[in-house]
Amino acid sequence: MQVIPTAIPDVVVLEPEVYGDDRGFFSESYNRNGFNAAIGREVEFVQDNHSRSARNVLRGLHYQIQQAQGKLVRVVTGDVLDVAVDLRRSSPTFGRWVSCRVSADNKRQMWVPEGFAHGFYVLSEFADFLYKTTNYYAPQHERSLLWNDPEVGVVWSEEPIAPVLSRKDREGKPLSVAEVYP
Ligand SMILES: Cc1cn([C@H]2C[C@H](O)[C@@H](COP(=O)(O)OP(=O)(O)O[C@H]3O[C@H](C)C(=O)[C@H](O)[C@H]3O)O2)c(=O)[nH]c1=O
Repeated sequence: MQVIPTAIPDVVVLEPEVYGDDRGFFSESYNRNGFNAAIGREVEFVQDNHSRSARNVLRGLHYQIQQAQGKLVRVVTGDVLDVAVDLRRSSPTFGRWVSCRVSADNKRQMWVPEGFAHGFYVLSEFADFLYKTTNYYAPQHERSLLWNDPEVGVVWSEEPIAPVLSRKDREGKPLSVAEVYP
């Protein structure tokens, strides 16, 4: 497995080994020992999620202010831009974001630790987005950071976008007033 650093040290991109042959391919999409070694800590996942979204859908930027979730994300159909925003006030990269194209073709995965807001934008006709979380869903603690907050300045696409958003995401809070982590 290749481990690709990002501009935010705790966020890494993983490229699992892919074994192709005349039948297709095989790849270990998750290996506990390999993953823990790659990120340098022991992590236990408690939930697997799967969402399907059409082109131009943007889901995010979400986080749980209590019971924070680490997320290991991948795409099995389609292509997305995956984004993580550092919401740890004590972090030297507080308010900074990183992104990675995650697709069925590149088989990349992004590790988004606890303390980050997370979201993705769909670049293909549709995308099947699968991810593991280190804590259970807790809607009472769920918060949305505004996807287009100019203070954060996430670049979702080369051209301006008018994404399909849930009401929760249309009403996301800018960083200046959002609840953040210590
Ligand atoms: C996240 C979640 C949702 N749900 C239910 C709640 C709603 O009835 C329905 C859709 O939920 P929501 O609109 O919050 O789904 P997303 O917009 O994909 O939310 C996710 O989007 C971004 C990408 C994230 O990183 C988070 O994991 C998560 O917030 O699924 C559950 O039952 N369990 C869950 O873990």
